[in-house]
Amino acid sequence: MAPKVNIIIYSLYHHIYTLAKSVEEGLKEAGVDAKILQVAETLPEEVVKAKMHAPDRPDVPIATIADLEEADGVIFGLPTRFGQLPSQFKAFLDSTGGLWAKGALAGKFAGVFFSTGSQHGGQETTAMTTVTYFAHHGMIYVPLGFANPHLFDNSEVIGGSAWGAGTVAGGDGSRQVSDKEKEIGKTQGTNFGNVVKTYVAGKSA
Ligand SMILES: Cc1cc2nc3c(=O)[nH]c(=O)nc-3n(C[C@H](O)[C@H](O)[C@H](O)COP(=O)(O)O)c2cc1C
Repeated sequence: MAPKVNIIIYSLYHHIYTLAKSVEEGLKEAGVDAKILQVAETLPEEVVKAKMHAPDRPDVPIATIADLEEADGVIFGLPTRFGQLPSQFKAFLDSTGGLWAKGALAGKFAGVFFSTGSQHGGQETTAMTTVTYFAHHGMIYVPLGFANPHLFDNSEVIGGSAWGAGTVAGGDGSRQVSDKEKEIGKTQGTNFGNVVKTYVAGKSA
């Protein structure tokens, strides 16, 4: 059976969702079984629609903690909130105490990708502050490094860093995920998939 990697996202304006599809493409290219899920919304519907002008939610299932437990690796897609992960994600991760108590996620792989409104809005702090969750669960964080040459390109705005793929949505969300950012996302998926695949094959050898 192919190793399993779940991509768990929150995406109000679909930038993270778009990037998730590139990460998924890379994972599948590496030969792992991958799917996209999203954490539950915690804001009232009228706030999300009337005040935040969000489109319909991505058409993917709601993640449960079973989706963490069943996977060999999990990649989290995070739109920045004040330089950190959104509260919807915190609510999801804060519901994993039972898994922590039995060490259910220890030894599984974890990665992150992210989105900010501005170039300097906290891409790296968003990734960095997520690593405490991985440490407490005993998960193995897999950074992207500078695995894709676009990460050296300073000729245009390109999200992402050694921590993972990223996109810059613009203050009003009008900037779309660029082709280069999608390619970085795909590289992250492929590299992460290869790490998970190698580990799972070694364990069952
Ligand atoms: C409450 C709130 C806080 C935010 N904080 C930041 C921030 O600290 N830095 C930043 O660059 N963008 C910030 N943003 C913009 C979001 O990160 C941006 O809308 C998101 O990355 C777009 O991803 P999505 O389309 O997947 O929802 C914030 C947005 C909201 C609603």
